[in-house]
Amino acid sequence: MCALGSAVSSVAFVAFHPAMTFVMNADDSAHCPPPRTGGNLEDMTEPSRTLTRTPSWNDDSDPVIEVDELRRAYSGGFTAVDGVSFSVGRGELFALLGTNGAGKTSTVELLEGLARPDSGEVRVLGHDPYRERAAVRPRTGVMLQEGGFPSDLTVAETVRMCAGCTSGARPAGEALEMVGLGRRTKVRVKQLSGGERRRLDLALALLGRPEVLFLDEPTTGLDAEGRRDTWDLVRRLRDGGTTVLLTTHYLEEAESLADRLAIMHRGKIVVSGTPAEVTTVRPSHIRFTLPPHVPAGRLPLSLRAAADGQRVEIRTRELQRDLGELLRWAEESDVNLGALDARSASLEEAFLDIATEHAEAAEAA
Ligand SMILES: Nc1ncnc2c1ncn2[C@@H]1O[C@H](COP(=O)(O)OP(=O)(O)OP(=O)(O)O)[C@@H](O)[C@H]1O
Repeated sequence: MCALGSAVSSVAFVAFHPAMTFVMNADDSAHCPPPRTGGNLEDMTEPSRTLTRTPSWNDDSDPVIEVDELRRAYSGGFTAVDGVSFSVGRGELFALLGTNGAGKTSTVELLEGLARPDSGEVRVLGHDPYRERAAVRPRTGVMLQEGGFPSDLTVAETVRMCAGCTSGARPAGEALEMVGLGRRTKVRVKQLSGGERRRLDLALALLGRPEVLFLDEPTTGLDAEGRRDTWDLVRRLRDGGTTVLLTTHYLEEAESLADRLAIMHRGKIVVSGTPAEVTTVRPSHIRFTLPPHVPAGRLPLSLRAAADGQRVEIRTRELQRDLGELLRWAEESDVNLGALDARSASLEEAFLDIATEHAEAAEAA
């Protein structure tokens, strides 16, 4: 049994931090070193043990995550995941998006092996993550939406405890440096800010040098700088070959990081593709302000309806054509367009459109 010091047993820690159910399990006990207590960060930065992994289960072109017609219903009969299918390739970053309650966490928990689907199939690294946990768990890192740590331990003690229960763990100091907590090792967990706790959660997920990383809203509570730092780290991990499944409510985050994404609504995937594929089918925007002496009635006929007083906002699927027409008119009419802005739909706009469309369709049904 793995434990830190005299007070904290692994059972207690599992209760505090559900992610640790992945590494602290009866069949992991053989890998757990004796408990270590006290000490400082230097104590923890011993050379990493060589990671011995079983050879890859397949070649690099096979999906690392495969989900087929997944269904999950909660007691009472509510179906939270309703026929979800997707796959994620090696070294790919896949983002699962959706409104509150869409079913993202319910889906990710099935991939993490925390629950068994009612029907459908999940494969992670070629294995069923629920029934073959021992094969999958050591190769995955999990950052749950809400972690939870024994609050009286320091950051260093918390990481050391997890490292002691993780095969081939990276040095704790390295994991903490990666997430920007290198200077916070002696601080008690209860004294960390919300954003720092998220970073600690991420450090724990990275300890086992995972091939597959599940990140459930990893930057919630982080300030802008912390979010950018986390994005850079996730990009580096992905570029190094780690497969990442991310859920987030920050659409800029998904747009910036995701190779592909899926948007869920009421348990189903309603749109999927690369960020560009999802946004290019949505209308683009042209916005500008007319000078006070130029009435909207002077605009080209096809653009007039978009005017609201001097402020004009055009939604168009023909950005180049309409922008060209507008600029030609402005040139010929000697009109200076104020605050001119022309751009394709952002992922946020696409997401809001899709959410509204599906909510309206559900109400009409
Ligand atoms: N244990 C449970 N028992 C019953 N219903 C549940 C349970 N857990 C989640 N649900 C319901 O399942 C639906 C999907 O929840 P889930 O947490 O998967 O959504 P989500 O997309 O992750 O939402 P959020 O973005 O708010 O985290 C919600 O309606 C939720 O209330």
